[in-house]
Amino acid sequence: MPLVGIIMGSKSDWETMKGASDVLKEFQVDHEVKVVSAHRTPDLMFQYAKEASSRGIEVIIAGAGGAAHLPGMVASLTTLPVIGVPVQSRTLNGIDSLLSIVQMPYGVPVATVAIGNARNAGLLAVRILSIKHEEFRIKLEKFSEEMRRDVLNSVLEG
Ligand SMILES: Nc1c(C(=O)O)ncn1[C@@H]1O[C@H](COP(=O)(O)O)[C@@H](O)[C@H]1O
Repeated sequence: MPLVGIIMGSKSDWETMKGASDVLKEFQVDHEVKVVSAHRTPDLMFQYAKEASSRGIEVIIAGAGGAAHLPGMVASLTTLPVIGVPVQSRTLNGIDSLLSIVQMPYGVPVATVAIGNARNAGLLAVRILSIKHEEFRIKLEKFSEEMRRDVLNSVLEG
């Protein structure tokens, strides 16, 4: 049963959103990936957000670009934590996506990662899951230690 739902406004977002799925695979987190759009498929978005919790989903990662309403609208329909990924847009470089996702009104929070940084969304989802699932906390500690060692072992030629 998937613990994380990765959704995105369009299949054109997949190149970015794949980063979240890759991280979840690395941490062996069961997850699902779907295209759901607040604009183009509002009924599906409503159903997805309403049913996610009862299907066993514990965290939703939602990516969208431009007028990126999907993460906020999903957050308004569920009490699950929603992590928003601003997808880089062609015309405004993702500033539009970022502001659409991050500027939520009080009461409906969306945890927003940097433009295009779906990998961090995956990692944040693992951190949230680790509160309840001990195995992910252990993997996160190993991950942080490896990152620390990589930095300490950096050799620069100059
Ligand atoms: N922002 C949204 C929503 C939404 O927020 O519901 N649905 C689609 N889109 C975005 O439109 C962009 C262009 O989509 P197309 O490439 O399909 O034209 C995508 O980045 C998508 O996330």
